[in-house]
Amino acid sequence: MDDMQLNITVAKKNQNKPVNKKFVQKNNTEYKFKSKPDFSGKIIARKRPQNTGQKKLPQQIEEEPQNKIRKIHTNTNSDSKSDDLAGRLRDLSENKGKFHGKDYQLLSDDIKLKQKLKSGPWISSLFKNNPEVPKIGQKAVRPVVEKVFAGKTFSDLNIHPHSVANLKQNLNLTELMTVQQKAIPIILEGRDVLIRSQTGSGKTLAYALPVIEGLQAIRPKINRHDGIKAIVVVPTRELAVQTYELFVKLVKPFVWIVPGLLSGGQKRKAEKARLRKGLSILVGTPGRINDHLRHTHSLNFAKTGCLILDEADRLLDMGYEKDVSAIVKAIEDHKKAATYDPMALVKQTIVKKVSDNEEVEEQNETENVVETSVEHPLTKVFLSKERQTILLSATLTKAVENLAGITMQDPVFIDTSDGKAVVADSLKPKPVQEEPNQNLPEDVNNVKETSEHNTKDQARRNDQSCDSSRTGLKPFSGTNHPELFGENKNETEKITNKPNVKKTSNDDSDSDSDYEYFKVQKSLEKKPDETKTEEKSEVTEQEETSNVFVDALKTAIVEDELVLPATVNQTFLIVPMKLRLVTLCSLIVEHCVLNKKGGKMIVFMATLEMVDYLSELIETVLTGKDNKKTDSKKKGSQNGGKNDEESDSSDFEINYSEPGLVPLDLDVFSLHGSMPHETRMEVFKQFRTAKHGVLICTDVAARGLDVPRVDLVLQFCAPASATDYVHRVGRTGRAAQVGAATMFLLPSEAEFVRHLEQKRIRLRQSDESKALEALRTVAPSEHSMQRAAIAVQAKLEHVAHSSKEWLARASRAFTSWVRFYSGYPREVRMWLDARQLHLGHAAKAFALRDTPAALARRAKADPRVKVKPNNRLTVHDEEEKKRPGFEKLKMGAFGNKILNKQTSMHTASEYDSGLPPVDTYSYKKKKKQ
Ligand SMILES: Nc1ncnc2c1ncn2[C@@H]1O[C@H](COP(=O)(O)OP(=O)(O)OP(=O)(O)O)[C@@H](O)[C@H]1O
Repeated sequence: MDDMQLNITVAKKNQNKPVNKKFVQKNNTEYKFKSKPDFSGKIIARKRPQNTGQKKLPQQIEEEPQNKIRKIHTNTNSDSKSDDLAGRLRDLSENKGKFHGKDYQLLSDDIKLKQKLKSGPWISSLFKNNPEVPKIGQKAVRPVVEKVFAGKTFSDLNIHPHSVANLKQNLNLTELMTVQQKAIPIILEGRDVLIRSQTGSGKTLAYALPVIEGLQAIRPKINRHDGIKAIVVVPTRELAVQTYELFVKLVKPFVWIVPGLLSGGQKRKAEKARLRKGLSILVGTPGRINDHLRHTHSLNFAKTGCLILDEADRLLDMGYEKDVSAIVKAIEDHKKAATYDPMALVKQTIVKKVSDNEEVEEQNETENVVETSVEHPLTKVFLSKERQTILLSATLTKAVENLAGITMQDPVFIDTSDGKAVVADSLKPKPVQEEPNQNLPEDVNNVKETSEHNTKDQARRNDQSCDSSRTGLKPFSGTNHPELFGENKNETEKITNKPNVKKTSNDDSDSDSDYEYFKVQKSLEKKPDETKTEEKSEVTEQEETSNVFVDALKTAIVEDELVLPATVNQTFLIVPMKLRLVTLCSLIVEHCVLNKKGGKMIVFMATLEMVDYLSELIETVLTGKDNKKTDSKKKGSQNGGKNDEESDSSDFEINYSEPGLVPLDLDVFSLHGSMPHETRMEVFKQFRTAKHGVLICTDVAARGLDVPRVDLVLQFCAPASATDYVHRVGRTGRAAQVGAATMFLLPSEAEFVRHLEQKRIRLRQSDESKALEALRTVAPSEHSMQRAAIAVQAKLEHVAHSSKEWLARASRAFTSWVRFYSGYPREVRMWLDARQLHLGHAAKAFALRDTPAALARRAKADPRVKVKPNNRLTVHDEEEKKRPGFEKLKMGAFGNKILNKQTSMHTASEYDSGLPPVDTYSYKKKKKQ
């Protein structure tokens, strides 16, 4: 109905203007209603009960709808017309098929209520018709605990004294963390290692330190021309930057070791130049490394002795197994190729001699270093044709087991959780079997978690008989991905007994727009038949693989016990849908503004559209920021100023008088995978250094990010899995610091807590009755918490309806959330069930006043919602064509292709190389010239 009413308003306003194409005015009183209105506005307001004991709302709120109604009345100016409207509304409401089943009744009620809007005072319906908040209690769950610090110091390790001093001076670190104490000695032995340790437990240093230790001990000293010795693959650009920065700090005493960064979003040319100059340690995202593998000839892994996959489960989870496998394959291929190139050896010697001469002075200076440097087996690995693989994550999934299967050789599994803390060695047979391996020296069977391991591993590595046939875990040989490398699949299957490596269709690659949505969709795609096959292969695998490593790993996965830092106070808050947005505002104010110490919090949302829209909406409302500039800037960039219909918001005039809110001093940051690279890095840096503020983000910030002083993590949308819950919460309480984590749940989602409890995660229910209290600071003139909430909601809605651009963004956010919600994986769908959603209430949580039907209509009309997102930018032209924004590739004046950078970055994900596709034709042409 509002659509129609508003269209009438528009028509009257535009009487002297050219008539809207879709709108036909027959005569002064008769109007034809178009099937797809340009916009729709709806007054979410309920009639105040006739007999109210309550005080009247402040004039401004009461007047809002009246203003609108008055306006509509003046414009329609005819009773017969409103009768006509009523009749048309009836027609509309009879079209039940458009509405979702039981929601129909609610919708028709809504229409009826709107008809009554024509008279009487109205109030916001924020506190009406909300479901009751259940008290679900708490089960007695004993969480798994991990001891964070080991009680030993870095000087207890067998590492270079300069490293120990550097850690103290530059990083202020002296005491070892448990994972570091267990992992560093084993990594220094050159063994393949899989590490599971809770979030914030210092895993990065646990692998970075021994890698540097191994490299610094190489004599003659390595230089940047000696090739890439170690590769660190991480899932996000931010994590890549963070890891690279740590390496830069760690190599300070060893200036001849050069770390380098390859993450998405930067210029390919600059990175190529950096690669040409030479690097010792390469840190990067899988997409970007792969891109350079294809297009940069100077990138060579022939000398790579160590491959590290941080957040290994996520690397695989996102369907980047192909990228990771391609990197592994490249290392093997380059190594093989180097063996057959005698010239390479000569060249290398020459370069070395030259650089050795150059470094004579430096060597003299560091004579002491030479004397005191300790040689480790890892150093030998760096000098040999071997490769060490290290996988790390705070959570283990089946995918990690598979990844271990394809990339590791005789691995050691390190789990630091109390009670089942293990250092399980694949070379150590099961005690029950009592069959020590005859092929190995005796001591190999008694590997302990001390640094007493010796070069036996080297011997073991050279001993061909001691690999996969015994452990059941196959080293990667490219045979695991015949489709990638064009090998015969059947033959491959005969050769390898590698189990169910998750096959993800990379051709269709992951979504960008809301990759989380596609992540959950992916798990839905798994057919029952596939599951059966998986189970079968699991059984076969179990029969074939029986060693300590495999058993320990399997136990860790099967038990699925998730570990969270004990210092994090975990709670959940059951909030009815309509109150979610104001409650979020309230918590932000409470934590970041009212907290005298200055709080820093992270809010996780489901989709990037939500992040984009809600972060700006909240900032605008709470800080009183003038968003006009941003609006027009965005309009300009997103529409290219072409879509006049959308950009002309002058006919969208609903004059609500604004409730008086006090602007607050609040810093709002937003982060998601499709932001332009520079903005993204800037936001990340700013939030890291900020003393207080809120970061609203997608799961792109859930992995590995180490932001100091984050004392609250808020999950505005329930995570898609318990694993995601762990990583999100893990952004606080790092390195044994105190932190808090809370999660919003709808009354219908309350039992989701039980799912988490099954994984030994303990949460306490928060009292929702005080959750809105902080809003009284924002609306001090209101005499109750509820009134303040109504005032804030009114303002939020006012801003959301202040222009067509805002409204379009709101609708996109809403639609993306609905899509996300209906795609929750099967494991959690019984608690996070889309059928339980009240979409009308949900719209309110996005400050929208439309009916779900009107929202659906708007989404249908929005081309940006229609396009299936695709986050791959590189490699195949076919993939490129599927990408939204491809049509933005325009032909330039000289027939050259012009890529719309804005669009390109909008679809870039943190998993991408972030580069435009290489135009092979013009590239070849250039080369010829
Ligand atoms: N020995 C130590 N003593 C004190 N603090 C440390 C030590 N080692 C690392 N840290 C600090 O602990 C924090 C977390 O480290 P890191 O980021 O490596 O954790 P993580 O285990 O990789 O976490 P996640 O699983 O979330 O990626 C960092 O701020 C780091 O500086």
